[in-house]
Amino acid sequence: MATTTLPPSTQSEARQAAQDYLNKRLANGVNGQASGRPFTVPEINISSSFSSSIEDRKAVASQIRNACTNSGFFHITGHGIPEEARQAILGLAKRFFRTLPREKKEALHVKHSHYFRGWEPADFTYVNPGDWGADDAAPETKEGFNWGYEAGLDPTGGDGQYRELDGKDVNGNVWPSEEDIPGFYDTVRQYYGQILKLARHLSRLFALSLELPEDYFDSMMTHPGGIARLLYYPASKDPQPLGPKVKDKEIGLGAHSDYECFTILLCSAAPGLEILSPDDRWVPAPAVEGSFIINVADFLMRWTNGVYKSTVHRVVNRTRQERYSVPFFFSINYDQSVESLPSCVSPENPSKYPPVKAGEYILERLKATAKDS
Ligand SMILES: O=C(O)CCC(=O)C(=O)O
Ligand SMILES: [Fe+2]
Repeated sequence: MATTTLPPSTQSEARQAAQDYLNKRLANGVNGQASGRPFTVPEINISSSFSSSIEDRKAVASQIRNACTNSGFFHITGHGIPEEARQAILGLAKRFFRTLPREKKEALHVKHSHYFRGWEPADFTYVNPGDWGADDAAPETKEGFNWGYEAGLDPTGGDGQYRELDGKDVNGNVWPSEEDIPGFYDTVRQYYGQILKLARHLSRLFALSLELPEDYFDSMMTHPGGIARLLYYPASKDPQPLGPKVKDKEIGLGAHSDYECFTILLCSAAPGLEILSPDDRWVPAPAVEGSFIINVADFLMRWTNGVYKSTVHRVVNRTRQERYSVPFFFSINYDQSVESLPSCVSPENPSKYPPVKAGEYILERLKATAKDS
């Protein structure tokens, strides 16, 4: 008689589950033909979510629920972050990647960091760990610079309780010197502060969307994890069209799903983000001027017991223009453990996932991406 073994409540289980899911999705022969099932990335104007009327806020939350249970991706407009702030951080990315000498970047290399902070040269990590051993794996062309939450970047000043991914009372960030890139920290601080405020606002909408009290997540976001990155994708020398069964020679960022609760993504004008549709087609993310792209990530997918979809995506620069982006991966406090949300569990949908601590889960997923770890 077959015995049922419950999944062990370990981080490796979580990492393996994510890799198995990705492998399964990619094995189906991507770049396939449309099956006719519609796939859309909705545009949600969230301006009325700043209203004092709960009904207005609930109306926006209901659009968010719709997007999160279908594509797992949506654009937001009406978010209140001025265009100058968006351009300032994209301009900073360009300055960092294009003007900082190689030896100064090397000094900030992520290989020196226990928490994957600092400069990541092209090809240092594969977001899809399954790509390492593959003979035909195209190396990633992206270059990155990563940092995480620190109280000095939080407009609330934080609660003094920040813990790193592994629970330690340290701060893992590294920064270029003011001399090398004047204004770097200040530009990061201004952008990060605004995006963190937006993330906390969106979390309240997520709570409503999950039929929870609006302040349900508030106490879990007092010193939240929030890794952000500057990313640079060089212009392609030989751009390939996206087409059925075409093997891409150049991959900016390999197929993956994000790890945290949700991502707030800012992109420069060049396209490149591609989303894997439920019928296994790569669909270019539509461009919506002035918007941020929001996508559900794996930790929230687990926390919602699979009700919200964390969707596989990648970046391929199919243009002769360079591309920059600034993703912000919002997590709850890293020292917080969670189990399936009460509104996502029912006799028909019993809890599928063991309890997990936010920081441990994310650290395990990050470790899986670095060849040397
Ligand atoms: O650069 C982009 O548009 C997407 C980046 C991304 O998916 C990531 O860093 O996880
Ligand atoms: Fe991503």
